[in-house]
Amino acid sequence: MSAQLISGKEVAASLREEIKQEIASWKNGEQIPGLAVVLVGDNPASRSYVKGKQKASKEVGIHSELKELPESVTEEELLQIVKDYNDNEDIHGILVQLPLPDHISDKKVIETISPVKDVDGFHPINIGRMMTGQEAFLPCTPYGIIKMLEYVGVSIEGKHAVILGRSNIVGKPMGQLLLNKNATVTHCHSRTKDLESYMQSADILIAAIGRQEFVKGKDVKPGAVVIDVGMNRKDDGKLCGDVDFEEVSEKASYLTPVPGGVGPMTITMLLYNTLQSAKRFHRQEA
Ligand SMILES: Nc1nc(=O)c2c([nH]1)NC[C@@H]1CN(c3ccc(C(=O)N[C@@H](CCC(=O)O)C(=O)O)cc3)C=[N+]21
Repeated sequence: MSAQLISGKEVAASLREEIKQEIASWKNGEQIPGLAVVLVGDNPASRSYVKGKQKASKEVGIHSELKELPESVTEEELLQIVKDYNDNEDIHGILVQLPLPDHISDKKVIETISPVKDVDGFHPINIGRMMTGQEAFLPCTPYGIIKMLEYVGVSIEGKHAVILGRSNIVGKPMGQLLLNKNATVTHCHSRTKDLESYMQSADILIAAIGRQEFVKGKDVKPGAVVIDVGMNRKDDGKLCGDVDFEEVSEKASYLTPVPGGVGPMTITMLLYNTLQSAKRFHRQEA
């Protein structure tokens, strides 16, 4: 068997076109959705992701503003910048690129972002709202994965979804979103015993552990849907996922590539959330 690829690029292009059309149809030019991206320090990977976000914003007609701060910026200064964006009526979404330097608390920064501008969906208020099934900004990577599954018509209800990894930004919210869609969810992590048997029982397998080519062909049930969230940089600079693509493509029914899979969807859902935020803002103003 040879798996069908789920092209994140293609799904992203289709969603971005819808976002672009919707923004273009707005009559009042002042209502352009605004996104503020804050980048601390000069980590090359972070810089390159941020560039991708800027470019994608521009393409759909979102005004995006980049605030670059030196590694030495104090926590207090950063929190003040976030607060200023909270009060800025032209800005509907605020993203502070993670990771932050050790002297700055991620938690404090995330909790300072107004929940109504938290387009990453990282604020505890949005996480709580997501968990209780209320309207919320959903975290971009898991949300993008749900959109990919829907795009290719993979049904989620009643399926056994197995998630490898329990980060706050991918693994944990991924489980919640799949549960909201009536999957039966198993969370696996570094202390899980007999990991292989869980992987082999997955109808939908989400790999988000940050270990290069960790999921092998033998781990995958024939016909399973496999989503690769990995972003590992090989020695030769090439990007590679958490899934052994060659092996797993012989077993899975659907498989996402790296690059060109989950990554472009993450950026797209950021644009989507920013658009939703701008719409909500203007609805309240009207
Ligand atoms: N507050 C915050 N929000 C984030 O959403 C966030 C963050 N911090 N910190 C870093 C991670 C990482 N991230 C990526 C998004 C898209 C690609 C992406 O588009 N990747 C391309 C390849 C890019 C390449 O070749 O380097 C792809 O998979 O095809 C990658 C990584 C968002 N993050």
